[in-house]
Amino acid sequence: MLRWLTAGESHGPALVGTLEGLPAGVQVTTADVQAALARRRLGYGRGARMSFEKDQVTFLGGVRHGVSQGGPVAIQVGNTEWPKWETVMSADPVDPAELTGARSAALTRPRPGHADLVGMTKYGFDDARPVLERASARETAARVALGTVAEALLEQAAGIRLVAHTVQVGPISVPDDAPLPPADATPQLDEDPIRCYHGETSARMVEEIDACQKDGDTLGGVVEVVAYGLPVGLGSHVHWDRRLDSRLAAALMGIQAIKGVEVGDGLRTAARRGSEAHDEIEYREGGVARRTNRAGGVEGGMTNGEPLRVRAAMKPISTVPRALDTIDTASGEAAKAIHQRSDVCAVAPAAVVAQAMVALTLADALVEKFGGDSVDELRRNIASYTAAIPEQLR
Ligand SMILES: Cc1cc2nc3c(=O)[nH]c(=O)nc-3n(C[C@H](O)[C@H](O)[C@H](O)COP(=O)(O)O)c2cc1C
Ligand SMILES: C=C(O[C@@H]1CC(C(=O)O)=C[C@@H](OP(=O)(O)O)[C@H]1O)C(=O)O
Repeated sequence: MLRWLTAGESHGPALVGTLEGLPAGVQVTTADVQAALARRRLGYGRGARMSFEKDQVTFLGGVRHGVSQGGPVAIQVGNTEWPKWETVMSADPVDPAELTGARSAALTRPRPGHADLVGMTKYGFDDARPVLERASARETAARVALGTVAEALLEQAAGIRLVAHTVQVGPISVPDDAPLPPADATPQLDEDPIRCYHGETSARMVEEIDACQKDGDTLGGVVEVVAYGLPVGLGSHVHWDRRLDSRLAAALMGIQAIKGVEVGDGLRTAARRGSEAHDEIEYREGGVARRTNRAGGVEGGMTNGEPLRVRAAMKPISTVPRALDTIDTASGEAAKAIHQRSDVCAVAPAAVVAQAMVALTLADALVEKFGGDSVDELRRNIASYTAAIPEQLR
């Protein structure tokens, strides 16, 4: 079993992620994590903070000379914004006289759609600062760092490759019959600033973001993660919390601003007849094959050997520049919501976060099914399971 946790605030000194249960022998470096974090940082529509903040990656434990040791992996992602926030976010008590300036002022005009108001009520704060600091998607940097390690395990133990792309921004979407990005797809952001892998559609998404920004508004969209090379049988039909689809849905819904998850054609299959909804099975080229992949690679909560396809729908960013109506919890009057710099659209980075969450979930399911304390042992276990599958089921 793999377990993972993160700690840290948006403007604190750093975020930390820990991953427990990782077999020994996974090759992963600081540069690998940096590269994944660089992908998360960018994407058309991101706010000003992304252009000046750097992600400072340090492995604090679990990896030696570029190889996992079998113990918990801990990764720190430093916030270079920290010096500006050292007093406001200090862990130790500070002299109230030092708390001057805009950053110290209590935030009492909660943003509709953000965690501000419910968090203040639930945790007993008269300021939204402590709520938004932890609710912020800055935290996803730690998840992407851990996801890099999970992806390295998947590829090195089983040859599994993941790719994520943007399939919708606001009303602009990639056609349903567009080809999936291949396992080795790596678009440069200057070629495709929204990472949608469909040039003309990407250009229209960029225009939509520009128009939205001009109107002082924000946008959401839909991302898709595809996993290639999965063995048959990750997850299980025998219990609700062992179903892989249930675990993937929880992992994706746990990302800030994700409001819907679809496995395969998901919600879209509800409108079809059975004959148009399922994937007929046949023998082809000496092996078992499905004619289509509407199920998205999961049947009965288990991988069926087809590429896994999962989608996550992101709501528009709630820090709307043309601020929404709210209340001022200090004065008890009507007010306009807090507005600070913010992303206009964060769908492209959400795809990178979704990829990390899918990688962690699949790595957990792989370790659960095949066990093993090292990558070599895991590989041997996969090979012996595969070899034992009867010819007519392969
Ligand atoms: C990659 C990413 C970037 C985000 N950037 C912002 C942002 O700049 N401003 C904002 O208000 N919300 C942003 N969000 C969404 C908020 O974090 C989220 O709406 C908030 O934590 C409340 O959670 P909920 O939307 O799941 O209810 C972002 C989310 C993601 C995944
Ligand atoms: C910092 C990140 O995203 C942040 C997520 C976020 C939110 O409310 O979720 C609000 C913004 O923070 P700030 O108001 O400080 O600019 C984003 O920049 C990041 O992704 O690294």
